[in-house]
Amino acid sequence: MTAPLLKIEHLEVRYGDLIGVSDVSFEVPEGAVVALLGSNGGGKTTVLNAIAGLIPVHSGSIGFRGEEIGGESAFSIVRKGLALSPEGWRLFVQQSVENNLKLGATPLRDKARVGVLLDRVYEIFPKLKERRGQRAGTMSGGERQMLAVGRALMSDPKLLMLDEPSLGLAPSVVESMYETFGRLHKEGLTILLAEQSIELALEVSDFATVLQVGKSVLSGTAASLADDPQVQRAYLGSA
Ligand SMILES: Nc1ncnc2c1ncn2[C@@H]1O[C@H](COP(=O)(O)OP(=O)(O)OP(=O)(O)O)[C@@H](O)[C@H]1O
Repeated sequence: MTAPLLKIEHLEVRYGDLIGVSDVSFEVPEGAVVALLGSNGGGKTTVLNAIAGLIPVHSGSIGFRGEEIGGESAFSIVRKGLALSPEGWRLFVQQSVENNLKLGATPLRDKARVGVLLDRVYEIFPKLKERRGQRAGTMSGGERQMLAVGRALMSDPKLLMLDEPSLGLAPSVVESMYETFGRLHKEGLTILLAEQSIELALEVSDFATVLQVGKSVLSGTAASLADDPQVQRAYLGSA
C-alpha cells in the first residue's frame, strides 16, 4: 500500500487555554476525496487551519508526502502543495478578482506559471474571467466562493482543502460548485472537504472522518459511513 498524501495523528490544537481539537487522526490517500464531517464546533475549521499553518499545532503530527509540516509557516505549506479555500472566503475585498487570484500564486517558485494557472482558473470558472476587473467585495456569494477556490488553485496544489464550500449558497450554485470539484478530482487533484451537509459530502467523497467535540470518532469509506447511525448521532451532538 502506498503512503497517504496527508496523515494526521493525534492532533491537538488550542486557542489559549481553550481546546479547539483534542485528538484528531485521519489519512488522505493520494487522488482521493476525503470528507471531514461533524456538527458546529466539532473542530473541522480548526483542523484545516492547523494543517494550513494558520494556527499552531499544540501536539500531534501532520505529515504531508511523508514529511512533518506541523509548525511550518502557512507560506511554506502552500509552497509544498497544500492550499486552503477558507470558510468565509477571506478575500481582499477592495482588490479586483484578478488581483485576488494572482495573490494566490505568491508562493509559487516558478513565476512563469502564473499566466498558465490564471488561464486554467478562468477556464474552470468563466464567470471569474468575465468579472476579472471587478472588486471582489461586490461579487455574489457564489462568485466569492468560486474566487476563493480559484485563488487556492493558483498555487497549483496537490491537495486542495475546502472549508464549508456550500455554506450560505443557493442549491443550484452548490450543485455547480460540486460539479467543478468532481472535475478537479477526475483531473487528479486530491481533496479534503469540511462540510456540514452530510449527504452532499458523502455523495462526492471516497472516505470520511467524523469529528465530535474535537475528536475523530469514526473513519471509513463514504459508503460505509452513509449507513452508520453513529454519524447521525455525531451530527446531533450526542455522545
Ligand atoms: N478563535 C477561537 N477562539 C477560541 N475558541 C475557538 C476559536 N475558534 C474555534 N474555537 C473553538 O474550537 C472548537 C472547534 O471549532 P471549529 O470552528 O473548528 O469547529 P467546526 O466544526 O469548524 O464548526 P463550524 O462548522 O461552526 O465552523 C469549538 O469549541 C470552538 O468554540
